Amino acid sequence: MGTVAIFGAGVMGETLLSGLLRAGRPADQLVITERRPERAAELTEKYGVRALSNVEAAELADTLVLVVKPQDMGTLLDEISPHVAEGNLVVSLAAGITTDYIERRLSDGRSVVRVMPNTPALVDQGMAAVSGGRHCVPEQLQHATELLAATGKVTEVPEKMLDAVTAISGSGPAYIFYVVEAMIEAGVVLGMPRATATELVTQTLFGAATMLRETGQHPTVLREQVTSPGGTTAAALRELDDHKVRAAFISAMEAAAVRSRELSGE
Ligand SMILES: NC(=O)C1=CN([C@@H]2O[C@H](COP(=O)(O)OP(=O)(O)OC[C@H]3O[C@@H](n4cnc5c(N)ncnc54)[C@H](O)[C@@H]3O)[C@@H](O)[C@H]2O)C=CC1
Ligand SMILES: O=C(O)[C@@H]1CCC=N1
Repeated sequence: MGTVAIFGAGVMGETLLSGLLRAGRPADQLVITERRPERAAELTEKYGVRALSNVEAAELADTLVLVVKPQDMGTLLDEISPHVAEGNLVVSLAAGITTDYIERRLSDGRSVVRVMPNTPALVDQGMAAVSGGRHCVPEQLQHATELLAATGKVTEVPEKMLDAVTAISGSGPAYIFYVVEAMIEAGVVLGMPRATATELVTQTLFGAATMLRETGQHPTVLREQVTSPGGTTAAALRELDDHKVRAAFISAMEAAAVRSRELSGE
């Protein structure tokens, strides 16, 4: 895999960096670049990796992982483009930025992989989807898959599906945390100490997620198992249906996918 350079060491950049180190990749095969000097200093101190300029990193690395905001991609690509050698692999984690957008800003024939990761990668429970660009060969897609597998599961999808992936698993942790916040708030409304409510909700989420993964049962079956006729759960679910919560979730994710498509154009 050679040297991996992470361009932009914010939330996702650090998540990937720490995951690669936990997976056993030596620190001397990893470099970061970062526009904020204090952030670069923090991470070099914390992880023992080097921070370089974008140009230095592009010249050194075999795999270039771009983890800046979509709005910053154009500037970054213009800066590194003359320094990306043929045979190197460019991996982008930016929401909405297509492989075509990246290829058009690099010299002809450069290999690009687009990835949509998510933040549970921080605890090695990430879900990432990958898609290869025009010049990406299967070995390079495999290489990107192995890189991401350091922090969780990885699946390959056709690129046209990546906006939907962004809406579902990329942004997904935020929706779950939103539901968790609401449930904790409900516990407080019902008179519970906040710490008790937080413990109950967190373990309930973990338990439900584990049931989904380990039983392989459909969520409807699992929900019905909780819902006694004339009982408490049925009363709660009727409220959620009356407030069109299911439809709101679907509209929310449609909005996220639309926004993902828009980001390439900005
Ligand atoms: N946070 C998340 O849950 C997810 C984020 N992503 C994608 O990851 C990318 C990064 O997101 P975050 O880490 O959340 O953002 P962030 O703002 O925390 O990190 C971006 C970092 O890039 C640095 N930067 C900007 N321009 C630079 C340049 N030209 N050279 C060097 N460093 C530069 C910034 O100083 C910042 O530290 C985005 O494109 C986002 O779409 C993808 C999936 C999930
Ligand atoms: O909100 C965003 O744009 C990024 C992409 C997926 C999660 N966070």
